[in-house]
Amino acid sequence: MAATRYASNDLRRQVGSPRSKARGGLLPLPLVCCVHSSGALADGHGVENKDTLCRNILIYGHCRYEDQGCTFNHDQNKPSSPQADLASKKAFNVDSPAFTPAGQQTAPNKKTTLSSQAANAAPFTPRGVGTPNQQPSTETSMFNPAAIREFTPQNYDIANPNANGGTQENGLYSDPFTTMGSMGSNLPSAGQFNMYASDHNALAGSGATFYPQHGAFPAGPLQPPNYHLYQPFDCYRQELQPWQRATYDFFMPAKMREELQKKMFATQQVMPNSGLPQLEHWHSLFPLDTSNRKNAASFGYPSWAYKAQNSRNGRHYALRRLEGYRLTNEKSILTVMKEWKKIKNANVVTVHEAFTTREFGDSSLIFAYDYHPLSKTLLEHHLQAAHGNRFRAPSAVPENVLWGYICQITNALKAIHSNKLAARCLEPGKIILSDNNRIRLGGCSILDVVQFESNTRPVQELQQEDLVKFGRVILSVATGALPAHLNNVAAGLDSLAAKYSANLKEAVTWLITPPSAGESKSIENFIGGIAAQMTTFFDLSLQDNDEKQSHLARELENGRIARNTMKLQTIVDRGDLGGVQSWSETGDRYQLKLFRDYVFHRVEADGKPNLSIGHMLSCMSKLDAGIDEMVVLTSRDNESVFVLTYRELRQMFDRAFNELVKHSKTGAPGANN
Ligand SMILES: Nc1ncnc2c1ncn2[C@@H]1O[C@H](COP(=O)(O)OP(=O)(O)OP(=O)(O)O)[C@@H](O)[C@H]1O
Repeated sequence: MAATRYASNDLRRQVGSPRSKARGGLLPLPLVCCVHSSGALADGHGVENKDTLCRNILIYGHCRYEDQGCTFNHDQNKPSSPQADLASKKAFNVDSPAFTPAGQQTAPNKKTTLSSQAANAAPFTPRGVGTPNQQPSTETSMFNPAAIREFTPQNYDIANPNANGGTQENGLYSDPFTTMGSMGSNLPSAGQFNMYASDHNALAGSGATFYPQHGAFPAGPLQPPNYHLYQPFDCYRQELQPWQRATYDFFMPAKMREELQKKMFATQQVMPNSGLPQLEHWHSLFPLDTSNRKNAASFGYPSWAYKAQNSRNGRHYALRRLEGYRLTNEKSILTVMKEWKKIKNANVVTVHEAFTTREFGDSSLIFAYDYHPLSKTLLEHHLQAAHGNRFRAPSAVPENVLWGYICQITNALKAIHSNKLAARCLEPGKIILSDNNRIRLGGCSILDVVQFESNTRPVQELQQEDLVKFGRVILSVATGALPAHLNNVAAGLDSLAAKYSANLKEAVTWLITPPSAGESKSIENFIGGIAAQMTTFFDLSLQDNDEKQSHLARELENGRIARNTMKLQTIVDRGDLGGVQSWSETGDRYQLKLFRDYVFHRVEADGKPNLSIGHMLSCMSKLDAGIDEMVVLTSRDNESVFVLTYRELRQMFDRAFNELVKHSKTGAPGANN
């Protein structure tokens, strides 16, 4: 076959040479002229070939020179003479006379000198043209546009890169993900994989259980995303000016970060000399009360709130202590907690357990609730400041905020009432407010324990009372009057008309007005009445959720970068390792160090530091994906220059880090969590 190819090429070179020379020898001779061999008339041989079928007809179906002097037969139906037949069977050979149309200057008829190999060459048939039943060419290495199929994105089979045409190791660009073949083949058919797992094979087994297959999504093959791009979701980009985009684009909004940091700080806050005791499995108690005043109004006992850490699970909780409470019936805690633990609602502070203790020097009853850092009660937020400042009139709470509270308390009561319980402790001092007007009912379940034996009222009656208390809470916040001062309810309701819509006044009036005899109201009735406001609130809440989701996606990208940055820092400038002196200054590690310089220590031509965060993120993303892009690394003294691909750097990076892991006691960081 090689001989055939050689002969064919040789033939083309030989035949094409006169024309090529005429054009400076750069362009290949158009084969049509070469093949068309009917120039007998023009070159003066004067041989009539009416019996020989014209080659142009054979090849193209028509001949441009039919009317310009071509003497060959142009009628395919006309039977050709045996000689002509023989000639046509020869297809293309050295004896074919050259044709040049009349009027065109002809080169002197040179006698061709062909090797015997060339003479025996297989007939040339142009690709992509000619008869449809052509045999496929064996010359696969030849450039053949006709054979190149257009790229159509199809099911990309990560498990079989060969099937995806991704095996061109020496190609200009080969997809870094084709190298994940071994990984992909070990993955479950659902194809989920963890980009960050160093050992994908080990992960493969657990992949199926870790990412349970979702019924809604078919177990089809995956198309890996471009991980070398820093690309969180595109939605919810803030409308920032170009000069503001630089860093804010990559991180969560500054306000949100600040709030979260403050909350984390509050959660970790301790008071070493607080004098507070350590309870059985609770430590680091931190007082949450803002005043030392003993107030028994809510529960019948003075109550105190603390933040504490649970030594069993390390989590923080809010403990509420009822001072001087003596438990008479053990069953009360068990029964009440069993019922209240069922309430999982976004607007109710979840209660976890209740117990008694003598650690405070008295007999105390303690309830452990979820801790919501930096929350304030509605009383503190809306009523106390105004109350304390006699020179400033309380500012009206906006109506949409009030509707937000109404919708949230309704949601809480719906959950509580449908579990055949009553909130009971429904007052501005026991509703906590965290960010964004988010409220939760705190202090639920306490009165059920404390009045376990003394309470004889049916739960339906307590639920009716909840609705009235609910109305009073809203009226109190709306009018700015402390609940204790809310004696003239009718006057308070009338004052609402001046500031708020008739709908709001109607809703509060409905809640506060006790049902007429024989009639009962329910939270479901109320939901029907405020359906429009509930829908608006639901929509706002979904929008808020979407926005947070987009911030989360951005942080995911940052997590990817942070992880690799930390790994890189464990390698570079480490010094010795496992008896190898200057481990981090030699071999792969040296190049990684230069890469670190290239990413983070870039300088401008004038020596000024270049702090482009985009450059850093893009380089670290490319390292993460290990793409084939080249990078030039120069030593600080400019003595050495390395030209490497990110793929090679990634391999060095993994090798160096794995070496570190081998020498470490704990294994890969994050492997256990
Ligand atoms: N689950 C909780 N998570 C975080 N903070 C809470 C929680 N429950 C209450 N707090 C906070 O603890 C502080 C004290 O709460 P508490 O209910 O004792 O208020 P209070 O006004 O001191 O009431 P009282 O005068 O009846 O004791 C408030 O600032 C409140 O926001």
